[in-house]
Amino acid sequence: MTMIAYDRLPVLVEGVRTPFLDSAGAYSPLMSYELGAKAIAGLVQKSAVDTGKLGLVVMGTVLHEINTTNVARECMLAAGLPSTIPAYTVAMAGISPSVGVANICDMIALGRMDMGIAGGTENFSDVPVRLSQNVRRSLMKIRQSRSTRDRLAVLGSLRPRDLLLDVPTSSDFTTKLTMGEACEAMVRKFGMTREASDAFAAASHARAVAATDAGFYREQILPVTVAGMTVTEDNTARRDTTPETLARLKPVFDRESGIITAGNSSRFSDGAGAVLLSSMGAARAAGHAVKAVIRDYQFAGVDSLEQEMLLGPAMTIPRLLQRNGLNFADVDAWEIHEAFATQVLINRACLASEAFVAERFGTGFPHGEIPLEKLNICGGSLSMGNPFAATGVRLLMTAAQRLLRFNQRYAVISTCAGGGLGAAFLLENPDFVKA
Ligand SMILES: CC(=O)SCCNC(=O)CCNC(=O)[C@H](O)C(C)(C)COP(=O)(O)OP(=O)(O)OC[C@H]1O[C@@H](n2cnc3c(N)ncnc32)[C@H](O)[C@@H]1OP(=O)(O)O
Repeated sequence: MTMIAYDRLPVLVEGVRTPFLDSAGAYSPLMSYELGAKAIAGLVQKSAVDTGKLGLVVMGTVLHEINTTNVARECMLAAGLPSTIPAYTVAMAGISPSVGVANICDMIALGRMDMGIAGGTENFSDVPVRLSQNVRRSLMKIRQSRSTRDRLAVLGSLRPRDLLLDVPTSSDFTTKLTMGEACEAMVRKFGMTREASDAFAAASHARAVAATDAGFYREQILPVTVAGMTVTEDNTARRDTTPETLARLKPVFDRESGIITAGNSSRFSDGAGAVLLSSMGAARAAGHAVKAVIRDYQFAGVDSLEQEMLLGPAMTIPRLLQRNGLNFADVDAWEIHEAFATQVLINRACLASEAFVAERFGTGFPHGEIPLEKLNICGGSLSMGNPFAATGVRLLMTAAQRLLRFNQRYAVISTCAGGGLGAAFLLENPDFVKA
Protein backbone atom coordinates (compact mmCIF):
# COMPACT_ATOMS: atom_id res chain seq x y z
CA MET A 1 0.00 0.00 0.00
CA THR A 2 1.33 3.44 -0.88
CA MET A 3 2.64 5.08 2.29
CA ILE A 4 1.17 8.54 2.82
CA ALA A 5 1.44 10.39 6.14
CA TYR A 6 -1.86 10.18 8.06
CA ASP A 7 -2.55 13.91 7.87
CA ARG A 8 -2.07 13.93 4.10
CA LEU A 9 -4.28 10.94 3.33
CA PRO A 10 -6.89 11.96 0.73
CA VAL A 11 -10.37 11.47 2.13
CA LEU A 12 -13.96 11.74 0.99
CA VAL A 13 -15.76 14.20 3.24
CA GLU A 14 -19.13 14.55 1.57
CA GLY A 15 -20.91 13.91 -1.71
CA VAL A 16 -24.23 14.87 -3.20
CA ARG A 17 -25.94 14.21 -6.47
CA THR A 18 -29.13 15.33 -8.13
CA PRO A 19 -31.76 12.67 -8.58
CA PHE A 20 -30.91 10.70 -11.74
CA LEU A 21 -33.74 10.94 -14.27
CA ASP A 22 -34.49 9.34 -17.60
CA SER A 23 -33.47 11.82 -20.30
CA ALA A 24 -35.99 14.21 -21.82
CA GLY A 25 -37.57 14.63 -18.39
CA ALA A 26 -37.71 17.30 -15.72
CA TYR A 27 -34.16 18.59 -16.36
CA SER A 28 -34.94 19.45 -20.00
CA PRO A 29 -35.07 23.23 -19.36
CA LEU A 30 -31.55 23.19 -17.85
CA MET A 31 -28.16 23.42 -19.48
CA SER A 32 -25.63 20.90 -18.21
CA TYR A 33 -23.66 23.54 -16.30
CA GLU A 34 -26.79 24.53 -14.38
CA LEU A 35 -27.28 20.96 -13.24
CA GLY A 36 -23.61 20.80 -12.18
CA ALA A 37 -23.97 24.13 -10.37
CA LYS A 38 -26.87 22.76 -8.36
CA ALA A 39 -24.71 19.80 -7.29
CA ILE A 40 -21.78 22.01 -6.25
CA ALA A 41 -24.00 24.52 -4.41
CA GLY A 42 -25.74 21.65 -2.64
CA LEU A 43 -22.40 20.11 -1.67
CA VAL A 44 -21.10 23.37 -0.25
CA GLN A 45 -24.28 23.86 1.75
CA LYS A 46 -24.46 20.27 3.03
CA SER A 47 -20.80 20.01 3.99
CA ALA A 48 -20.61 23.58 5.36
CA VAL A 49 -17.10 23.70 3.89
CA ASP A 50 -15.19 26.94 4.24
CA THR A 51 -14.90 27.79 0.53
CA GLY A 52 -11.72 29.73 1.28
CA LYS A 53 -10.03 26.36 1.86
CA LEU A 54 -10.88 24.98 -1.60
CA GLY A 55 -7.88 24.70 -3.90
CA LEU A 56 -9.52 23.39 -7.09
CA VAL A 57 -12.75 22.31 -8.75
CA VAL A 58 -12.63 19.58 -11.42
CA MET A 59 -15.79 18.49 -13.23
CA GLY A 60 -16.14 15.80 -15.87
CA THR A 61 -18.58 15.67 -18.72
CA VAL A 62 -19.05 13.46 -21.76
CA LEU A 63 -21.46 15.54 -23.78
CA HIS A 64 -19.61 18.85 -24.21
CA GLU A 65 -21.69 21.94 -24.82
CA ILE A 66 -19.95 24.42 -27.10
CA ASN A 67 -20.65 27.63 -25.14
CA THR A 68 -19.52 26.16 -21.82
CA THR A 69 -16.45 24.20 -22.87
CA ASN A 70 -14.82 24.57 -19.44
CA VAL A 71 -18.05 23.47 -17.82
CA ALA A 72 -16.33 23.06 -14.43
CA ARG A 73 -15.67 26.80 -14.35
CA GLU A 74 -19.26 27.68 -15.30
CA CYS A 75 -20.62 25.22 -12.72
CA MET A 76 -18.59 26.60 -9.83
CA LEU A 77 -19.18 30.24 -10.75
CA ALA A 78 -22.92 29.65 -11.10
CA ALA A 79 -22.81 27.86 -7.73
CA GLY A 80 -21.44 31.06 -6.20
CA LEU A 81 -17.92 29.84 -5.42
CA PRO A 82 -15.21 32.53 -5.34
CA SER A 83 -13.68 33.15 -8.79
CA THR A 84 -10.21 32.86 -7.21
CA ILE A 85 -10.62 29.05 -7.08
CA PRO A 86 -9.29 27.51 -10.32
CA ALA A 87 -11.45 25.04 -12.19
CA TYR A 88 -10.92 22.69 -15.10
CA THR A 89 -12.98 20.18 -17.03
CA VAL A 90 -11.86 16.64 -17.76
CA ALA A 91 -12.94 14.32 -20.55
CA MET A 92 -12.26 10.60 -20.22
CA ALA A 93 -15.66 9.36 -21.36
CA GLY A 94 -17.76 7.93 -18.54
CA ILE A 95 -14.84 7.87 -16.12
CA SER A 96 -14.31 11.64 -16.33
CA PRO A 97 -15.26 12.26 -12.67
CA SER A 98 -12.72 9.62 -11.66
CA VAL A 99 -10.00 11.74 -13.26
CA GLY A 100 -11.02 14.71 -11.12
CA VAL A 101 -11.03 12.57 -7.98
CA ALA A 102 -7.62 11.08 -8.85
CA ASN A 103 -6.07 14.48 -9.67
CA ILE A 104 -7.30 16.11 -6.48
CA CYS A 105 -6.31 13.12 -4.31
CA ASP A 106 -2.76 13.25 -5.69
CA MET A 107 -2.50 17.01 -5.12
CA ILE A 108 -3.74 16.56 -1.57
CA ALA A 109 -1.30 13.70 -0.88
CA LEU A 110 1.58 15.79 -2.24
CA GLY A 111 0.64 18.77 -0.09
CA ARG A 112 -0.30 21.01 -3.02
CA MET A 113 -3.74 21.71 -1.58
CA ASP A 114 -5.93 20.70 1.34
CA MET A 115 -9.40 20.53 -0.16
CA GLY A 116 -11.02 20.33 -3.57
CA ILE A 117 -14.27 19.46 -5.30
CA ALA A 118 -14.60 16.84 -8.05
CA GLY A 119 -17.72 15.80 -9.88
CA GLY A 120 -19.54 15.45 -13.14
CA THR A 121 -22.56 16.74 -14.98
CA GLU A 122 -24.53 15.33 -17.88
CA ASN A 123 -27.73 16.47 -19.52
CA PHE A 124 -28.84 14.29 -22.40
CA SER A 125 -32.02 16.35 -22.60
CA ASP A 126 -29.93 19.13 -24.16
CA VAL A 127 -27.83 17.34 -26.77
CA PRO A 128 -25.52 19.68 -28.72
CA VAL A 129 -26.93 19.06 -32.21
CA ARG A 130 -24.80 20.71 -34.92
CA LEU A 131 -25.27 21.76 -38.49
CA SER A 132 -23.58 19.41 -40.97
CA GLN A 133 -19.83 19.78 -41.49
CA ASN A 134 -20.34 21.20 -45.01
CA VAL A 135 -22.70 23.90 -43.72
CA ARG A 136 -20.26 24.76 -40.89
CA ARG A 137 -17.37 25.10 -43.33
CA SER A 138 -19.48 27.13 -45.73
CA LEU A 139 -20.50 29.52 -42.96
CA MET A 140 -16.81 30.18 -42.22
CA LYS A 141 -16.14 30.75 -45.93
CA ILE A 142 -19.11 33.14 -46.16
CA ARG A 143 -17.74 35.16 -43.23
CA GLN A 144 -14.41 35.46 -45.03
CA SER A 145 -15.89 36.22 -48.46
CA ARG A 146 -15.41 39.76 -49.76
CA SER A 147 -18.28 39.97 -52.23
CA THR A 148 -21.92 38.94 -52.45
CA ARG A 149 -20.97 36.91 -55.55
CA ASP A 150 -18.48 34.86 -53.53
CA ARG A 151 -21.04 34.33 -50.77
CA LEU A 152 -23.67 33.15 -53.27
CA ALA A 153 -21.11 30.80 -54.82
CA VAL A 154 -20.50 29.20 -51.43
CA LEU A 155 -24.23 28.84 -50.82
CA GLY A 156 -24.67 27.41 -54.31
CA SER A 157 -22.17 24.66 -53.55
CA LEU A 158 -24.37 23.24 -50.77
CA ARG A 159 -26.45 20.15 -51.50
CA PRO A 160 -29.84 19.18 -49.91
CA ARG A 161 -28.13 16.44 -47.85
CA ASP A 162 -25.90 19.12 -46.27
CA LEU A 163 -29.01 20.39 -44.48
CA LEU A 164 -29.17 17.19 -42.42
CA LEU A 165 -28.23 17.77 -38.78
CA ASP A 166 -25.15 16.29 -37.12
CA VAL A 167 -26.65 14.55 -34.07
CA PRO A 168 -24.21 13.00 -31.56
CA THR A 169 -24.62 9.25 -31.14
CA SER A 170 -23.35 6.80 -28.55
CA SER A 171 -21.07 5.24 -31.17
CA ASP A 172 -17.36 4.99 -30.49
CA PHE A 173 -15.52 7.32 -32.89
CA THR A 174 -12.79 4.80 -33.78
CA THR A 175 -14.78 1.58 -34.13
CA LYS A 176 -18.12 3.20 -35.09
CA LEU A 177 -19.78 0.63 -32.83
CA THR A 178 -22.49 1.71 -30.39
CA MET A 179 -21.74 0.63 -26.82
CA GLY A 180 -24.46 -2.01 -27.14
CA GLU A 181 -22.88 -3.39 -30.32
CA ALA A 182 -19.50 -3.34 -28.60
CA CYS A 183 -20.96 -5.36 -25.73
CA GLU A 184 -22.41 -7.89 -28.18
CA ALA A 185 -18.90 -8.21 -29.64
CA MET A 186 -17.66 -9.03 -26.13
CA VAL A 187 -20.32 -11.73 -25.87
CA ARG A 188 -19.03 -13.25 -29.13
CA LYS A 189 -15.48 -13.27 -27.75
CA PHE A 190 -16.00 -14.26 -24.11
CA GLY A 191 -19.49 -15.81 -24.09
CA MET A 192 -22.42 -15.00 -21.79
CA THR A 193 -26.08 -16.01 -21.63
CA ARG A 194 -29.26 -14.00 -21.97
CA GLU A 195 -30.67 -15.74 -18.87
CA ALA A 196 -27.76 -14.70 -16.64
CA SER A 197 -27.91 -11.14 -18.02
CA ASP A 198 -31.66 -10.83 -17.39
CA ALA A 199 -31.32 -12.29 -13.89
CA PHE A 200 -28.58 -9.76 -13.10
CA ALA A 201 -30.66 -6.86 -14.49
CA ALA A 202 -33.76 -7.94 -12.56
CA ALA A 203 -31.69 -8.13 -9.34
CA SER A 204 -30.30 -4.65 -10.02
CA HIS A 205 -33.82 -3.21 -10.20
CA ALA A 206 -35.02 -5.13 -7.13
CA ARG A 207 -32.00 -3.97 -5.12
CA ALA A 208 -32.39 -0.35 -6.24
CA VAL A 209 -36.07 -0.35 -5.30
CA ALA A 210 -35.31 -1.89 -1.89
CA ALA A 211 -32.47 0.55 -1.18
CA THR A 212 -34.57 3.53 -2.26
CA ASP A 213 -37.51 2.39 -0.12
CA ALA A 214 -35.15 1.93 2.84
CA GLY A 215 -33.93 5.53 2.41
CA PHE A 216 -30.35 4.54 1.51
CA TYR A 217 -30.03 7.11 -1.26
CA ARG A 218 -31.42 10.00 0.79
CA GLU A 219 -27.91 10.53 2.16
CA GLN A 220 -26.56 11.42 -1.29
CA ILE A 221 -29.56 12.90 -3.11
CA LEU A 222 -30.06 16.61 -3.30
CA PRO A 223 -33.62 17.71 -4.15
CA VAL A 224 -33.60 19.86 -7.28
CA THR A 225 -36.19 22.47 -8.20
CA VAL A 226 -36.70 23.13 -11.90
CA ALA A 227 -39.37 25.45 -13.23
CA GLY A 228 -41.18 25.41 -9.89
CA MET A 229 -41.18 21.60 -9.61
CA THR A 230 -39.02 19.85 -7.02
CA VAL A 231 -37.53 16.47 -7.89
CA THR A 232 -36.58 14.44 -4.84
CA GLU A 233 -35.97 10.90 -6.13
CA ASP A 234 -34.42 8.98 -9.02
CA ASN A 235 -37.06 7.76 -11.48
CA THR A 236 -35.03 5.05 -13.16
CA ALA A 237 -35.62 1.83 -11.17
CA ARG A 238 -38.68 -0.21 -12.17
CA ARG A 239 -40.79 -2.30 -9.82
CA ASP A 240 -42.14 -4.40 -12.68
CA THR A 241 -38.74 -5.75 -13.74
CA THR A 242 -38.45 -9.50 -13.29
CA PRO A 243 -36.55 -12.15 -15.25
CA GLU A 244 -39.92 -13.04 -16.81
CA THR A 245 -40.76 -9.49 -18.00
CA LEU A 246 -37.21 -9.10 -19.28
CA ALA A 247 -37.31 -12.41 -21.15
CA ARG A 248 -40.07 -10.99 -23.39
CA LEU A 249 -37.89 -8.19 -24.77
CA LYS A 250 -36.18 -8.49 -28.13
CA PRO A 251 -32.42 -7.94 -28.59
CA VAL A 252 -31.76 -4.41 -29.86
CA PHE A 253 -28.09 -4.28 -30.87
CA ASP A 254 -27.85 -7.63 -32.70
CA ARG A 255 -31.41 -8.49 -33.64
CA GLU A 256 -30.50 -11.90 -35.11
CA SER A 257 -28.49 -13.57 -32.37
CA GLY A 258 -27.83 -10.94 -29.69
CA ILE A 259 -28.69 -11.08 -25.99
CA ILE A 260 -28.76 -7.38 -25.08
CA THR A 261 -32.21 -5.79 -24.73
CA ALA A 262 -33.65 -2.51 -23.47
CA GLY A 263 -34.18 -4.25 -20.12
CA ASN A 264 -30.63 -5.43 -19.50
CA SER A 265 -29.04 -2.18 -20.77
CA SER A 266 -28.50 1.04 -18.86
CA ARG A 267 -30.51 3.97 -20.18
CA PHE A 268 -29.61 7.51 -21.17
CA SER A 269 -30.08 9.64 -18.07
CA ASP A 270 -29.56 13.17 -16.77
CA GLY A 271 -27.86 14.13 -13.53
CA ALA A 272 -24.94 15.75 -11.79
CA GLY A 273 -22.93 15.12 -8.67
CA ALA A 274 -19.99 16.47 -6.71
CA VAL A 275 -17.77 15.28 -3.86
CA LEU A 276 -15.72 17.21 -1.35
CA LEU A 277 -12.21 15.77 -1.00
CA SER A 278 -9.76 16.79 1.70
CA SER A 279 -6.60 15.80 3.42
CA MET A 280 -7.31 13.87 6.58
CA GLY A 281 -5.57 16.59 8.59
CA ALA A 282 -7.57 19.46 7.10
CA ALA A 283 -10.85 17.55 7.44
CA ARG A 284 -10.21 16.81 11.12
CA ALA A 285 -9.04 20.37 11.80
CA ALA A 286 -12.22 21.76 10.24
CA GLY A 287 -14.39 19.35 12.20
CA HIS A 288 -15.63 17.41 9.15
CA ALA A 289 -16.59 13.76 9.54
CA VAL A 290 -14.68 11.55 7.09
CA LYS A 291 -16.67 9.10 4.94
CA ALA A 292 -13.79 7.18 3.32
CA VAL A 293 -10.05 7.18 2.77
CA ILE A 294 -9.26 7.06 -0.94
CA ARG A 295 -6.35 4.66 -0.88
CA ASP A 296 -5.43 4.20 -4.50
CA TYR A 297 -6.64 4.17 -8.07
CA GLN A 298 -5.78 2.58 -11.39
CA PHE A 299 -6.62 3.60 -14.96
CA ALA A 300 -6.21 1.33 -18.00
CA GLY A 301 -7.02 0.95 -21.66
CA VAL A 302 -8.23 -2.33 -23.15
CA ASP A 303 -6.28 -4.53 -25.56
CA SER A 304 -8.89 -4.53 -28.33
CA LEU A 305 -11.45 -1.79 -28.92
CA GLU A 306 -13.36 -4.03 -31.34
CA GLN A 307 -13.75 -6.98 -28.98
CA GLU A 308 -13.12 -5.70 -25.45
CA MET A 309 -14.46 -2.15 -25.34
CA LEU A 310 -16.12 -2.43 -21.92
CA LEU A 311 -13.51 -4.61 -20.19
CA GLY A 312 -12.21 -1.76 -17.97
CA PRO A 313 -12.85 -3.47 -14.61
CA ALA A 314 -10.98 -6.64 -15.63
CA MET A 315 -8.08 -4.52 -16.88
CA THR A 316 -7.73 -2.42 -13.71
CA ILE A 317 -8.76 -4.39 -10.62
CA PRO A 318 -5.94 -7.00 -10.49
CA ARG A 319 -3.26 -4.29 -10.62
CA LEU A 320 -5.06 -2.17 -8.00
CA LEU A 321 -5.39 -5.08 -5.59
CA GLN A 322 -1.85 -6.36 -6.19
CA ARG A 323 -0.26 -2.96 -5.53
CA ASN A 324 -2.11 -2.77 -2.22
CA GLY A 325 -1.37 -6.34 -1.12
CA LEU A 326 -5.03 -7.33 -1.25
CA ASN A 327 -6.97 -10.28 -2.63
CA PHE A 328 -10.53 -10.47 -3.88
CA ALA A 329 -11.65 -11.93 -0.54
CA ASP A 330 -10.34 -8.82 1.28
CA VAL A 331 -12.85 -6.57 -0.48
CA ASP A 332 -16.11 -6.18 1.43
CA ALA A 333 -18.01 -3.89 -0.93
CA TRP A 334 -17.86 -3.99 -4.73
CA GLU A 335 -19.39 -1.26 -6.88
CA ILE A 336 -19.04 -1.97 -10.58
CA HIS A 337 -20.68 0.34 -13.10
CA GLU A 338 -23.46 -1.48 -14.95
CA ALA A 339 -23.33 -0.22 -18.54
CA PHE A 340 -24.96 -3.52 -19.50
CA ALA A 341 -25.71 -6.55 -17.30
CA THR A 342 -23.76 -8.66 -19.76
CA GLN A 343 -20.68 -6.41 -19.49
CA VAL A 344 -20.56 -6.74 -15.68
CA LEU A 345 -20.89 -10.51 -15.92
CA ILE A 346 -18.15 -10.80 -18.56
CA ASN A 347 -15.77 -8.67 -16.49
CA ARG A 348 -16.60 -10.79 -13.43
CA ALA A 349 -15.88 -13.99 -15.36
CA CYS A 350 -12.54 -12.62 -16.63
CA LEU A 351 -11.50 -11.61 -13.10
CA ALA A 352 -12.35 -15.10 -11.83
CA SER A 353 -10.17 -16.68 -14.51
CA GLU A 354 -6.59 -17.41 -13.44
CA ALA A 355 -5.65 -17.79 -17.11
CA PHE A 356 -7.09 -14.39 -18.08
CA VAL A 357 -5.33 -12.54 -15.25
CA ALA A 358 -2.01 -14.33 -15.87
CA GLU A 359 -2.20 -13.62 -19.61
CA ARG A 360 -2.99 -9.91 -19.19
CA PHE A 361 -0.92 -9.06 -16.11
CA GLY A 362 1.69 -11.78 -15.69
CA THR A 363 2.32 -13.77 -12.54
CA GLY A 364 1.63 -12.57 -9.02
CA PHE A 365 -1.62 -10.75 -9.72
CA PRO A 366 -4.76 -11.79 -7.83
CA HIS A 367 -7.76 -13.33 -9.55
CA GLY A 368 -11.02 -14.25 -7.88
CA GLU A 369 -14.77 -14.42 -7.86
CA ILE A 370 -16.69 -11.27 -6.96
CA PRO A 371 -19.57 -12.59 -4.83
CA LEU A 372 -22.92 -11.33 -6.15
CA GLU A 373 -24.01 -10.65 -2.56
CA LYS A 374 -21.17 -8.11 -2.25
CA LEU A 375 -21.68 -6.53 -5.68
CA ASN A 376 -23.91 -3.49 -6.27
CA ILE A 377 -26.19 -4.45 -3.40
CA CYS A 378 -28.11 -1.17 -3.60
CA GLY A 379 -28.64 -1.39 -7.36
CA GLY A 380 -26.42 -0.16 -10.15
CA SER A 381 -26.49 1.88 -13.32
CA LEU A 382 -28.99 -0.51 -14.94
CA SER A 383 -31.57 0.54 -12.38
CA MET A 384 -30.18 3.81 -11.01
CA GLY A 385 -29.61 5.41 -14.43
CA ASN A 386 -26.36 6.39 -16.08
CA PRO A 387 -25.75 10.12 -16.53
CA PHE A 388 -22.23 9.23 -17.66
CA ALA A 389 -19.95 11.70 -15.85
CA ALA A 390 -22.20 11.86 -12.79
CA THR A 391 -22.30 8.10 -12.24
CA GLY A 392 -18.85 8.13 -10.61
CA VAL A 393 -20.18 10.29 -7.78
CA ARG A 394 -22.99 7.83 -7.09
CA LEU A 395 -20.51 4.93 -7.06
CA LEU A 396 -18.13 6.72 -4.69
CA MET A 397 -20.81 7.74 -2.25
CA THR A 398 -22.57 4.38 -2.38
CA ALA A 399 -19.33 2.49 -1.67
CA ALA A 400 -18.45 4.81 1.23
CA GLN A 401 -21.95 4.59 2.70
CA ARG A 402 -21.86 0.80 2.50
CA LEU A 403 -18.52 0.60 4.34
CA LEU A 404 -19.74 2.83 7.16
CA ARG A 405 -23.18 1.28 7.45
CA PHE A 406 -21.95 -2.31 7.64
CA ASN A 407 -18.70 -1.53 9.45
CA GLN A 408 -16.63 -3.01 6.62
CA ARG A 409 -13.08 -2.13 5.67
CA TYR A 410 -12.41 -2.12 1.91
CA ALA A 411 -14.46 -1.18 -1.12
CA VAL A 412 -13.49 -1.36 -4.77
CA ILE A 413 -15.25 0.77 -7.38
CA SER A 414 -14.67 0.11 -11.05
CA THR A 415 -16.02 1.58 -14.25
CA CYS A 416 -15.72 0.80 -17.93
CA ALA A 417 -15.94 3.63 -20.43
CA GLY A 418 -16.23 4.44 -24.10
CA GLY A 419 -12.93 4.49 -25.96
CA GLY A 420 -11.99 1.21 -24.26
CA LEU A 421 -11.04 2.84 -20.96
CA GLY A 422 -11.33 1.72 -17.37
CA ALA A 423 -10.84 3.00 -13.84
CA ALA A 424 -10.79 1.40 -10.41
CA PHE A 425 -10.58 2.95 -6.93
CA LEU A 426 -9.78 1.43 -3.56
CA LEU A 427 -11.58 2.94 -0.56
CA GLU A 428 -10.97 2.20 3.10
CA ASN A 429 -13.33 2.82 6.00
CA PRO A 430 -11.68 5.57 8.09
CA ASP A 431 -12.52 3.70 11.31
CA PHE A 432 -9.88 1.11 10.30
CA VAL A 433 -7.14 3.69 9.61
CA LYS A 434 -4.79 4.48 12.48
CA ALA A 435 -3.22 7.91 12.97
C1 LIG B 1 -19.45 2.98 -20.31
C2 LIG B 1 -20.91 2.99 -20.56
O1 LIG B 1 -21.67 3.32 -19.69
S1 LIG B 1 -21.41 2.40 -22.04
C3 LIG B 1 -23.17 2.52 -21.99
C4 LIG B 1 -23.60 3.82 -22.54
N1 LIG B 1 -25.07 3.83 -22.63
C5 LIG B 1 -25.67 3.40 -23.71
O2 LIG B 1 -25.08 3.02 -24.71
C6 LIG B 1 -27.18 3.40 -23.62
C7 LIG B 1 -27.71 2.05 -23.96
N2 LIG B 1 -29.17 2.11 -24.00
C8 LIG B 1 -29.86 2.45 -25.12
O3 LIG B 1 -29.29 2.75 -26.16
C9 LIG B 1 -31.37 2.44 -25.02
O4 LIG B 1 -31.75 2.51 -23.67
C10 LIG B 1 -31.94 1.13 -25.68
C11 LIG B 1 -31.70 1.20 -27.20
C12 LIG B 1 -31.29 -0.11 -25.10
C13 LIG B 1 -33.44 1.02 -25.40
O5 LIG B 1 -34.02 2.20 -25.79
P1 LIG B 1 -35.60 2.25 -26.06
O6 LIG B 1 -35.96 1.31 -27.16
O7 LIG B 1 -35.96 3.68 -26.20
O8 LIG B 1 -36.16 1.66 -24.70
P2 LIG B 1 -37.62 1.73 -24.17
O9 LIG B 1 -37.63 2.48 -22.90
O10 LIG B 1 -38.58 2.19 -25.23
O11 LIG B 1 -37.90 0.21 -23.82
C14 LIG B 1 -38.23 -0.72 -24.82
C15 LIG B 1 -39.19 -1.72 -24.19
O12 LIG B 1 -38.50 -2.40 -23.15
C16 LIG B 1 -39.22 -2.30 -21.94
N3 LIG B 1 -38.28 -2.22 -20.84
C17 LIG B 1 -37.18 -1.42 -20.78
N4 LIG B 1 -36.58 -1.58 -19.61
C18 LIG B 1 -37.30 -2.48 -18.92
C19 LIG B 1 -37.18 -3.03 -17.63
N5 LIG B 1 -36.18 -2.69 -16.81
N6 LIG B 1 -38.10 -3.93 -17.22
C20 LIG B 1 -39.11 -4.31 -18.03
N7 LIG B 1 -39.27 -3.81 -19.28
C21 LIG B 1 -38.38 -2.91 -19.70
C22 LIG B 1 -40.00 -1.01 -22.08
O13 LIG B 1 -41.11 -0.98 -21.20
C23 LIG B 1 -40.40 -1.05 -23.52
O14 LIG B 1 -41.48 -1.92 -23.65
P3 LIG B 1 -42.70 -1.54 -24.65
O15 LIG B 1 -42.09 -1.52 -26.02
O16 LIG B 1 -43.67 -2.65 -24.44
O17 LIG B 1 -43.18 -0.20 -24.23
